[in-house]
Amino acid sequence: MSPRVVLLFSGKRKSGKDYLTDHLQQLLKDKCEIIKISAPIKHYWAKQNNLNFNELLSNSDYKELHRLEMIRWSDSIREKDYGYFCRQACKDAKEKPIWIVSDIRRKTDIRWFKDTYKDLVRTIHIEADEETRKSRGFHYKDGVDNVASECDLDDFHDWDLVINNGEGGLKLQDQMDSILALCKNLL
Ligand SMILES: Nc1ncnc2c1ncn2[C@@H]1O[C@H](COP(=O)(O)OP(=O)(O)OP(=O)(O)O)[C@@H](O)[C@H]1O
Repeated sequence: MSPRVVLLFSGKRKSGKDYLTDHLQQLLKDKCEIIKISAPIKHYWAKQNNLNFNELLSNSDYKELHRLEMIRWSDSIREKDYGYFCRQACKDAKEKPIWIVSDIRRKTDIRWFKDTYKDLVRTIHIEADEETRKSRGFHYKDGVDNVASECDLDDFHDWDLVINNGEGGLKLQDQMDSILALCKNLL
């Protein structure tokens, strides 16, 4: 069974991608599967460098320590095949009606999903003001925050939904409702 809807989530560091997609998963339970494009990247990186995969996947300082090098290495693979990690992440995903991709970072990620899953795809952009992101642990880092993995979607505006998850944003329940409304005609 292929998914009936594929939700693509993007947003800057500490905008709340994991927070919102984890809550969505709690609502949708076994109807959904969370997919992380970064999972195959972290898997290979951990294997190659003898690191702990689960530590890399979780929201830890460990991840931040290796982020820069993982970006450089994964970019070298993407140059040859932009869909490589998207394809890999989907190959490992369970068969569920709703797929939640929680870490879209590039226009080519969106292109790959739209080419592959066509009109099942919905794009959601999470925004949060810098003060709020800082209060969640964001510190600007050269080579991370000013490169493609963080900035490529700055000039993409064709979102199906934009969610303010910072100052003045909607309550969690309303944020969830706006996401579920996107799936309505597809389930
Ligand atoms: N609406 C919110 N209310 C309270 N806390 C939040 C909210 N959104 C996010 N957070 C908290 O902010 C921190 C960062 O959020 P999260 O890890 O989801 O960001 P992210 O976009 O996935 O970041 P990264 O790109 O670095 O992985 C987490 O501790 C999370 O629990």
